[in-house]
Amino acid sequence: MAPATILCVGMAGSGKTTFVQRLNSHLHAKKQAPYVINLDPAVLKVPFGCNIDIRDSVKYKKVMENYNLGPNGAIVTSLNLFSTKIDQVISLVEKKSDRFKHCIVDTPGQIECFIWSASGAIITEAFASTFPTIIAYIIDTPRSSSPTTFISNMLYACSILYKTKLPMIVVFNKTDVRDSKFATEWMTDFEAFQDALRSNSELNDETSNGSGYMASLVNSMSLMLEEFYSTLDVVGCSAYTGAGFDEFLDAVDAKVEEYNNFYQKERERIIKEKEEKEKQNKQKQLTHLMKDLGLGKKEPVDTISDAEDDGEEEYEHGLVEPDINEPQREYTFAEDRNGEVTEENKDVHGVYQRAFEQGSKTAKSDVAENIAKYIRQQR
Ligand SMILES: Nc1nc2c(ncn2[C@@H]2O[C@H](COP(=O)(O)OP(=O)(O)OP(=O)(O)O)[C@@H](O)[C@H]2O)c(=O)[nH]1
Repeated sequence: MAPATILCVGMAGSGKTTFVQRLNSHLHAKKQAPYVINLDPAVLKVPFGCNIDIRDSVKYKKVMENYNLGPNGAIVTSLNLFSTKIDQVISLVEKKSDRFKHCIVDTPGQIECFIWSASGAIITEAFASTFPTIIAYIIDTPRSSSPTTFISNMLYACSILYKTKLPMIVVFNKTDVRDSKFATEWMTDFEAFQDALRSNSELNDETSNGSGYMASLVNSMSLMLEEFYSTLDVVGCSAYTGAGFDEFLDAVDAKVEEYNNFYQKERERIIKEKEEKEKQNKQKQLTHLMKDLGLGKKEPVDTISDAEDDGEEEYEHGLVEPDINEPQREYTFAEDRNGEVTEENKDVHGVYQRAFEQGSKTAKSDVAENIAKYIRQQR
């Protein structure tokens, strides 16, 4: 059976690295050693033994110096460089996939560097198209105990779910500091969240916030997120004490099943649809080319832009229908170029006409005819 890939993402300081470390030791204790990958190029010390480390391929400090980048730019560039080798990474994991049940991936501290970057999407996609892949969204529980930070975190989780289209487990970490019961209650009982919102002094303190805009925004967002909560699995755990990790592994098993039954089919459908669209696009372009070369059923046309400009389509390309009621435009040339016909430019039209005929003779009869011949041979 293909191993489940767990992509650990979360805001800076939410405890991703400590979580991966604990999950790794928890699985080792169960004699189910996982395959571990570190994708954080900026981390100084990785507190767990990993099978693949981005720092072996990309030197973060060198990237900063060589490309003259700041910390976040360097993380994105390091990921970009690493993503060019992702096929090798996947084949390494695949080669050993019969020896482990879980592949755990730690991601960079700055969540946006991974989730919203092109390389992050390439890496996620590479895993998701090879193994059942799950997102573990790690949340700092004590820091999410106010309705505002809670909703902001949930909104982020929601956008990640819809962007990656992968099953997600929301992990309320650091439960040794604050129990996550309040969060699960807020997610299942709308009234409980409303009560918390009403009694939150920060949101209701009109003198500090100046208005009730924030409270009203949080209220609307909580309504919108209700549907999203139903698609999630929520687990409370502590990377320090190890509490909640068995529940997390149960949730992973459930999500793998969900991935196989639903997400995989959905992904395949989307990929097929995309391929079909690309095929149609190619066909459309070829038809235009044929029309341009006078091989189609329609009247032969002179230029590619003419070929595209048939009928309604031209308005889609930003061209506007001439308004017949509009008065003739005045010249907007500078005064010394008022558009008058002089002795020198009298025959300009004739010159252009001859040049065009000459050009089209060579361009069309030689080059275009050769292309047409080539296409006929290909059919
Ligand atoms: N009390 C408590 N602290 C924790 C727990 N997990 C992590 N921490 C602390 O939270 C801080 C951040 O933990 P990291 O594991 O470095 O978090 P991270 O998300 O990987 O951080 P970056 O990658 O730097 O963004 C550290 O000081 C950890 O010791 C936990 O379960 N309980």
